[in-house]
Amino acid sequence: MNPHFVELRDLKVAFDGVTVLHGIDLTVGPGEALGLVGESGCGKSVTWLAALGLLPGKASVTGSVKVDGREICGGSRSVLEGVRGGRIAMIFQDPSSSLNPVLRIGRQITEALTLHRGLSGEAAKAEALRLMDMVGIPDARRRFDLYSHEFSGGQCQRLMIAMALAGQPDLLIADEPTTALDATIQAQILDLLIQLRAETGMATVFISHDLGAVSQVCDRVCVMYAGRIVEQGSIEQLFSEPRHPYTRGLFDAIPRIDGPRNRLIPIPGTVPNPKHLSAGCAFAPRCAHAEDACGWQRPALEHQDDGRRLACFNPVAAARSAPARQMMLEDV
Ligand SMILES: Nc1ncnc2c1ncn2[C@@H]1O[C@H](COP(=O)(O)OP(=O)(O)OP(=O)(O)O)[C@@H](O)[C@H]1O
Repeated sequence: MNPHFVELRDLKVAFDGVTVLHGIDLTVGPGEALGLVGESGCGKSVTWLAALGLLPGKASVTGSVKVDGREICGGSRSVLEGVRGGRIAMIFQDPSSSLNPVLRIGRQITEALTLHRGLSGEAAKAEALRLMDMVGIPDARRRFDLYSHEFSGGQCQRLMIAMALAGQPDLLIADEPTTALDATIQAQILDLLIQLRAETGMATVFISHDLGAVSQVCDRVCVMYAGRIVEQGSIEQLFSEPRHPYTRGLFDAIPRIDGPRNRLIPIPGTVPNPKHLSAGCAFAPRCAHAEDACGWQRPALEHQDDGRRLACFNPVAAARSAPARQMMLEDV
């Protein structure tokens, strides 16, 4: 079996001549759950929209995207459509933008089953009901003929997941799937993603601002900043000992209700405009660890002895103290 179900190499994206993704290298193994975190505008969504050929025509995409060893970057529409929804499915933050408001829910799921698995008639209906049941829609048979507005926000997200599962994907990309939901429903959707991965063995890419959610769902995490990966490692590595000052900053900015009131330390400044990036590290203007060289030289993303990848000339050296580390893992 191919060790990498998906392999992105030097993936670059530009819009109208402005580069927003600067050569992403990452892999997702079969059945693995990979988290992608970073502030808004860092390129998390664009990475996967580019990989799946879903960016608008004005986007220039270069590099390599291999799915099960087969190159799909720049592939024909039929190649990309074969991958999307079949081998790889993607769900988004706002299910209402993906569900068709004038088509009954059951019909939308059976259409996905016809498209991806050639099922029709009673077989498609039976499978659609099974999927609705699997994602936790109560009384699926009675609700099969309802429209999306007759379901709650959390149920619409469950229905989106059911549609995504229709093609029996090897990889589900969940782009901020819980951001629009309230806290209890968020927790239920996270549980569902964990349960579905365990039941089906599909890999998951989980894109989120929420480090706590990422730690629950994922095995490995990539931290992105200004269109680049700045640190990548196992959940345990990055949570117990973040080395990139940006990763550390993301952790320090998590509000904690049981911590001291002054514990929350927001990262100063804002994500840079991709039009105005310097030759140095993009995080340097916000970084308390920055040295002179960081302003004009960019650190490469390099493998470290402990297996993580890191792009920083002056990383956070000290490990967190054991109690602080324990608190962090308990809090999220
Ligand atoms: N269709 C587009 N046209 C022009 N620029 C775009 C387009 N889509 C994304 N961008 C730009 O690409 C960069 C990366 O955006 P992206 O949506 O990937 O960020 P993100 O990390 O997913 O943020 P968020 O968490 O807010 O979704 C941003 O600077 C954004 O403005």
